[in-house]
Amino acid sequence: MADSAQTQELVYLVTGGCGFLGEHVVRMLLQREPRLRELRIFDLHLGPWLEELKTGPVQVTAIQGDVTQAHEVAAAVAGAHVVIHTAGLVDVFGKTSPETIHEVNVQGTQNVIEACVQTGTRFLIYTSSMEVVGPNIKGQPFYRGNENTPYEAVHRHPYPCSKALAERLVLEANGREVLGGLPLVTCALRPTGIYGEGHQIMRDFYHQGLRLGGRLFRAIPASVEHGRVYVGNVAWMHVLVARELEHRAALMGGQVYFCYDNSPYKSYEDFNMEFLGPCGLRLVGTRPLMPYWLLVLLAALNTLLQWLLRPLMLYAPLLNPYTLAVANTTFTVSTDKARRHFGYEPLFSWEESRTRTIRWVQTVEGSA
Ligand SMILES: NC(=O)C1=CN([C@@H]2O[C@H](COP(=O)(O)OP(=O)(O)OC[C@H]3O[C@@H](n4cnc5c(N)ncnc54)[C@H](O)[C@@H]3O)[C@@H](O)[C@H]2O)C=CC1
Ligand SMILES: C[C@@H](CO)CCC[C@@H](C)[C@H]1CC[C@H]2[C@@H]3[C@H](O)CC4=CC(=O)CC[C@]4(C)[C@H]3CC[C@]12C
Repeated sequence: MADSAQTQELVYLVTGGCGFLGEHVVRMLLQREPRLRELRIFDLHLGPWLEELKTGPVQVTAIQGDVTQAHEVAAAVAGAHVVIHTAGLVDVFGKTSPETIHEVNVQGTQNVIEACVQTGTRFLIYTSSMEVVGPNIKGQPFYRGNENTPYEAVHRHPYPCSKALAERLVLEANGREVLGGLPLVTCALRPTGIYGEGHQIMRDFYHQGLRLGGRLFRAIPASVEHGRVYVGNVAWMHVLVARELEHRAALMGGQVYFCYDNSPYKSYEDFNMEFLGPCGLRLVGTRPLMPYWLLVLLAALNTLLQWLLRPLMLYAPLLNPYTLAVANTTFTVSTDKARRHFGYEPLFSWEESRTRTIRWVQTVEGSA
């Protein structure tokens, strides 16, 4: 990469570049990586917004492709200096089969690694998830932990299982020889729950609140802390890692980093109200309005209904035993590993992240 860096001729590939996080990574790269010559955006579904990017100084190449197809991935990776692999199936609601989740998240990641090795790409950044660690099936709290905090990471759900397997593949690939004889340098970023412009679940909660006459009903105790991070800061961390990976390969190669910023520690619902409140919604109840056993029962009922209705329709509500367990288990991080290793500081303050997200929810309202 050294020669290219001197002549400002870097080629980056972002897989999943049209997703919620991917779009922010793409826009951040165009704003904050002056050494870019070409930015390739690889996704199953290409967004119309890509067109507006094609008029700038950086060559933007949109590639419609599937990470499960090794030849498509190899063609996209060939000649890239850095790959940021954010593509994935984010499904904790039972919309897709466990086999498909595995194929996209695990086999897709293996395809990306092999493509780097075969074509000589040396730097690979993988978007992992806090879910790789927890919450685990025992519902044990992870309270302001860091990358070294001991925690029993045991999963059964297909999504965290697939992210954990894929992350392991990426970390184990660090040091593999790529075409040309140099070593592959990899690392994995583990965002907590991401929020910000484009967040589908926030949109769902907003619409649910509007349907319920401007109210949402508290289901989770306010004392349960859920880690959240602003999408702009997650994107920024990806850009910084990509920039620093070459010069700090010995330190950063094969490492994992939680993605964090200064967003406050709150329950999932109270945190959402930071944005939904100023948009006119109210969270009813200082304590959960339903006993926990009833929520567990409803979640189990939803699973049964999903199974019964599957031949007729897709029934995939937000509440199921897995999402209830995640929302109801404290999982927050407190770490400075990214600052120590590559000088990360959040680009957006909490106030700015909040303002930007509120502004976005207001536009959702306008378009609803
Ligand atoms: N949303 C969140 O709170 C968190 C997300 N993550 C991870 O961040 C990454 C991005 O997630 P989001 O932006 O939230 O999801 P998203 O669903 O908005 O974006 C994923 C993108 O990957 C693309 N994709 C899916 N299957 C593909 C395939 N077979 N081939 C090519 N592209 C494919 C989708 O079209 C989509 O554009 C994922 O890897 C996810 O596991 C990690 C932590 C938290
Ligand atoms: C019990 C309900 C009452 O209102 C609330 C249900 C909320 C859930 C849908 C969400 C609570 C926590 C979320 C997950 C969490 O932020 C961590 C995640 C990381 C990822 O890598 C993917 C998304 C997710 C699993 C996220 C999904 C939605 C929740 C379970």
